[in-house]
Amino acid sequence: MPFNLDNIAALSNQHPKPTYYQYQYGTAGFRTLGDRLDSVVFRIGILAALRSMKHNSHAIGVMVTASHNPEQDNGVKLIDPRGEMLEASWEVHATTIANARTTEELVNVIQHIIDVVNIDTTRPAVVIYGRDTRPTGESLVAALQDGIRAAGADGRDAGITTTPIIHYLVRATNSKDFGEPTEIGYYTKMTDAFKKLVAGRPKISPLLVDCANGVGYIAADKVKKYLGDTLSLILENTSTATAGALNNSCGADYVKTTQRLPPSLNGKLTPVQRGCSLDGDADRLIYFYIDEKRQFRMLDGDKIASLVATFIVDLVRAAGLQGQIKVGTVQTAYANGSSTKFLAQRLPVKCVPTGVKYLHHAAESFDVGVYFEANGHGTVLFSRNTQETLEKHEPKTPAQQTALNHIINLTKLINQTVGDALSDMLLVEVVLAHRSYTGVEWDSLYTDLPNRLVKVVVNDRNAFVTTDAERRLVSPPLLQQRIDELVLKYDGGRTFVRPSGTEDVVRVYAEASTRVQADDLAYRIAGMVYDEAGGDSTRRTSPVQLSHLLTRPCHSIINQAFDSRLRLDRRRPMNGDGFGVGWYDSVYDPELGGQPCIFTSVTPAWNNANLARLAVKIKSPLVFAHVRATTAGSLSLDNCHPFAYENLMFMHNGNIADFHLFKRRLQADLPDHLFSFVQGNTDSEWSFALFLSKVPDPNARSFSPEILRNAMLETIASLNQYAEDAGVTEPSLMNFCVTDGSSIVVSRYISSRKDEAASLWFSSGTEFNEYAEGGHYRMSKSDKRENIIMIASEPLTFERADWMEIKTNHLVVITPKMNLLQIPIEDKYFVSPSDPASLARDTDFAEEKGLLNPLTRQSKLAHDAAATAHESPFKRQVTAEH
Ligand SMILES: CC(=O)N[C@H]1[C@@H](OP(=O)(O)O)O[C@H](CO)[C@@H](O)[C@@H]1O
Repeated sequence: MPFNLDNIAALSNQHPKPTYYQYQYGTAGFRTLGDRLDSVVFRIGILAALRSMKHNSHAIGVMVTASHNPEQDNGVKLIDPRGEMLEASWEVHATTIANARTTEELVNVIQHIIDVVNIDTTRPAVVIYGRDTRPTGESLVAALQDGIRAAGADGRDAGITTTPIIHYLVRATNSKDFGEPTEIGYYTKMTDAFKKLVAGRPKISPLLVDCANGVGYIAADKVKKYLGDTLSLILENTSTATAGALNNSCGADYVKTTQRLPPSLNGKLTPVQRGCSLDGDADRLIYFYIDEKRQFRMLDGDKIASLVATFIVDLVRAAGLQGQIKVGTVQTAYANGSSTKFLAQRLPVKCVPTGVKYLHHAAESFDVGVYFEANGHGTVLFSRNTQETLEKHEPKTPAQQTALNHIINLTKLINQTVGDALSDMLLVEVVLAHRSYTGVEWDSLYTDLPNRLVKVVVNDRNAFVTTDAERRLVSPPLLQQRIDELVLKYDGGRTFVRPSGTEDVVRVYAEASTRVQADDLAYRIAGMVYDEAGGDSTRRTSPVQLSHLLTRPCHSIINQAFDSRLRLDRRRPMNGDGFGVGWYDSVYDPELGGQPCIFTSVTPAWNNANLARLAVKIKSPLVFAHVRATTAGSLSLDNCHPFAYENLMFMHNGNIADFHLFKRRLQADLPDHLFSFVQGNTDSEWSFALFLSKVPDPNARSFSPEILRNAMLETIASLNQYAEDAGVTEPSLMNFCVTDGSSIVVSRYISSRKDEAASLWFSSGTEFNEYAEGGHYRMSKSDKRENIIMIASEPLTFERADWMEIKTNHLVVITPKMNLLQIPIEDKYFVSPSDPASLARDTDFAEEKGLLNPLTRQSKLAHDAAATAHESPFKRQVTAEH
């Protein structure tokens, strides 16, 4: 049917825009929860048709995918006639059309675009579209088809397929000499070139491919058949139909962000065997292997760029084309500093803002442009001139002829429209075969600088404005200056702050010559960013059933207290000194108030039937739990942690040395109402009273993280002063934990420069769930979000690699928006983590008190990520869930 605004209006009424959402065409098109996108996708169908009319009826592509994001998300992006990302000026039209509130407004917006861009709507239009395996994809494609039909365009359904294939189909449809415009044409072109490139080389060993349980599996399975026995692919994570499996603890983004092997590949990847992960729409690729010491080693986009670019430089030289073909690389600020150094010594390197369109564009300025984001998205572009040079070149020797053939075959193997994980994978395999490299040799091209990526949720990420390819901030004012001053203190330090283009967060990246320094730098900068623009949100976290934390996991703080496999503190036969659990309501009820509910008992936790009954019926967004081994104070309900005062809740792990020597003085310093608030006789509860005296108004309904943080620092300082004045020489162990139900402040602290504090760990992820019967729980990270944060005196799951140690004499602040900030406590007992003396802290003292697990420490020092089955029975646990 011809283009007609009445048709559009009629069909638009079936795809109304939800009132509350504002959509934005960002770095990767539109991306949000899949069930919010119906109207957007319908309208994108229309916009694609208009774009095709504008471009002489050349085909336009539409891909429905949310790539590496969780399964419930979805997205849609447009592909331009040459297979490239949508031109920037049309991104604005896409955003405008998506946000038209009514059908009438939509019709006006469309008419406006037609007028402004000058589109001849009598021209035919062609739209090629596809989707990934997400469950919401089917209905979204139906909406897209309505949009295409409404605009009178010819829609061509490529079915369930990968993003790079849609890019290829668009380009091949529009440029007949590019290749046959079918999936078969694509696979044949790519695999034929691969076979020619590896002909005569020794047989390639099998490659394990993690397909992220997505459409990459469908594509990889086809490629596998075309490859025959030239390369054997072992496909893993192939469950495309299993609900919730897509990108869940697997895939390229999981590997890159967690720097870990997907747990599903444990035992499947043999030492030194090559493995790689695709993402949910197969446009990203990350390689990895396990070395002989069983260490996981990642080979990311930077390593791929380094391998490929230097190979092409050598081929160009071998073909006698140096001087005629200039090879260059393009990176973003996220590229590891070592990779930039490695590449810059060999060829030109450009740095551009994050987002493939910037990399692609910059790569076009080279004769051969190699571009990869560190996250594994990239490709190689051969310019038109280069293609002509290759065709015309007359080699002088057989060796030159061979090299020339190789380059020509590379131009066919590589998907030059956009990064394709599968074509990139074959490219890597070609180079490894030619270089006779295993993963080990490839890895040794350079050593990655340790780095850390942290995200900070702020009130308004648009307050952060960058320059110099996002490497420097121009706003907020003066923040960059403070960053510059700080980074100077770190050996090999580099850091930058930028607003994300795909999530409502600000990202902080830091690298330095040691892991400790990189972490320290990242968290300090994240703290600065938060202080600058954090704000206070009243957003509540989403609740978790208490049983998932307390009673069901076999290694929960309660169960391990009696499980001898898990126990380390053998000073007493068993820990039966009572326990306590404190939690906040999921929904604020003015009648109930905002105070936590506390349940304590002096009987052992594991046979408390009431606890088991309560735990299955209560959900809470924030839980404190404590198992007590008496260090001070008698066995009584009054002495069980956590303690609460109005909305504040508090626990302590450790002990205040020679407390009796200054208890009276501390009491004297308290106002009457806080003196009489204390019910028990523990150093911990008196410390809480002291803390309350440092808070401006302990009866307030909520507290900013800064208020809690300052009160905690003052409490520690006062306790130190009392001890010093009383002539106490033994260090005090002050791991305190406080919350108002929204923010949490935890200290890992010892009043000593030479001893190690009681241990403290944290783990964060998107879900904490049972992966095997019998209470085997683990934290999973299906994406970069942090829905759950756990803080505990020892790792609470057997996946030791999921846990990061909080450094001695640091505070951890979890803000209401789930930012996790680590802040040094810089008093006279502070030794900077970058000072080698910090590693020399003596563990004997805390170990003697049963508050540090020597096995944990040893395994950490040996960098052994394997789980140990030893955990101390003396625990604190903080859980907050979004
Ligand atoms: C640090 C990082 O990985 N950033 C990603 C991410 O962008 P942000 O703007 O950082 O949200 O998504 C982009 C689109 O997929 C990708 O191009 C980019 O590399």
